[in-house]
Amino acid sequence: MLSKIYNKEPTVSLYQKNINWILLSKLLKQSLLVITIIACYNVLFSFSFFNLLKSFIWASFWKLAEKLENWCQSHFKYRQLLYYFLESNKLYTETNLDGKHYISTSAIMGWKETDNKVIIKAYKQGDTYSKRLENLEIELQALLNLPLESKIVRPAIVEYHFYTSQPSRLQANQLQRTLSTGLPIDLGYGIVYNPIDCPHILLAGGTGSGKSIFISYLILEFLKRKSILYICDPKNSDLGSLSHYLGEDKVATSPNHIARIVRLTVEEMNRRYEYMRENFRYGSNFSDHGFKMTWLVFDEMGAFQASGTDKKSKEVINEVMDGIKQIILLGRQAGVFILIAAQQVNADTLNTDLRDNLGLRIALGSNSSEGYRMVFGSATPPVKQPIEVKGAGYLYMQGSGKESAEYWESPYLNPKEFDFINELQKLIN
Ligand SMILES: Nc1ncnc2c1ncn2[C@@H]1O[C@H](COP(=O)(O)OP(=O)(O)OP(=O)(O)O)[C@@H](O)[C@H]1O
Repeated sequence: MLSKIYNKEPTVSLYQKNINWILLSKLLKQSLLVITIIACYNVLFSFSFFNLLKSFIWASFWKLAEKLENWCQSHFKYRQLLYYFLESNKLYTETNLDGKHYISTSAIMGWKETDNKVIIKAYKQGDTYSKRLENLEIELQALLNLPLESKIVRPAIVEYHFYTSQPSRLQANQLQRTLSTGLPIDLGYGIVYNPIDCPHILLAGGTGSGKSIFISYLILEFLKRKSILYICDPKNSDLGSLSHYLGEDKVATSPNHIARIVRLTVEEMNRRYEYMRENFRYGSNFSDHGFKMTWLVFDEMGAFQASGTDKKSKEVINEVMDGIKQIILLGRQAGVFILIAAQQVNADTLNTDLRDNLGLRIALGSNSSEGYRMVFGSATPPVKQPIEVKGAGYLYMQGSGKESAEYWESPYLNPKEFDFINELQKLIN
């Protein structure tokens, strides 16, 4: 009956009598093994064709029971685990009637398996368990021995998503082969980023966390999509040196030059809006009007803001920040996007309202709880797994249906196989 209510997906509650088919099939297999051993023993001590045949038949039954046990394992595994989970976490109440115990209330849980995931569902019924069912991540991770990928809280269901086989990291050699032209960008690990659905990127991470490598990957992806690319690198590090290839007018390192590039980008955005207003087509966006994406990559935003020491330089910084604000709030429809990278994000770097308008947010490397909160706000993951791989971190994409940021590994650019400048030159020539 419960399975009918809940969309025909399997459910478990302690109202249902649980027959432990896994245990029964295991017992059957073990019994048949014992009988088979006795039958073989018989053959050794009193050899006859009949005894040989008997031992052969018992061995075949034992093999069949083994297959049955495997089938029960895969078919009833989650049912059995959830049954145990409800019992051991006391997600039920008992009443005593005439000296007998009856289950009077029980939480209801269910599961769904996909190719690489298992989704554990907790059904809220407006009873005393509803609140508890929203906070089962620690217990479920231990039960399944899998890290939580995401949790989605809906009005009547809480979904806990676990990867049964981890999605794979994108490799540099794949990148060289993919000469994609569509707007969505494959970020590996099952994440596909579409700037139209989810405009702008915030990338945070301390020294050595993999920011520069990931920015290099994105630059190539932007260029593959024929984007107009501007780079601001106030620290004049690796990105600043790209002016040799992209041109001085596209790459800025000094505050005045940065201000000029941001101004140009905002002007381009306004021009596009004007054109789109004059040639209004309902529901259209920049690409319907033949505009390419424009990407402004702004590295080390914090360092740039800190560089304002006198009145004049502070004015330049304010002008730049004002332009960035306009791009964040208005850029999407016109196809003008920004990637902001910073070692640390705080309220001075970017206020929380603006941050929440950056659709894709990534924190690379290990961060403090406060660091995660500054990047993800209410989407901060409840449980964080250790970051042990270079270029790994947490990622949150607005509109993905996920409630919080999830573990992610940025595309792996093998330094032995991958030459960024070589790839860049191929795309700009
Ligand atoms: N995606 C990746 N693929 C391969 N190696 C990586 C990746 N990310 C990081 N690494 C390794 O980590 C090192 C540091 O990465 P990177 O230079 O991008 O860090 P960063 O955050 O930009 O640091 P900094 O701010 O000091 O420049 C790289 O030299 C590389 O060896």
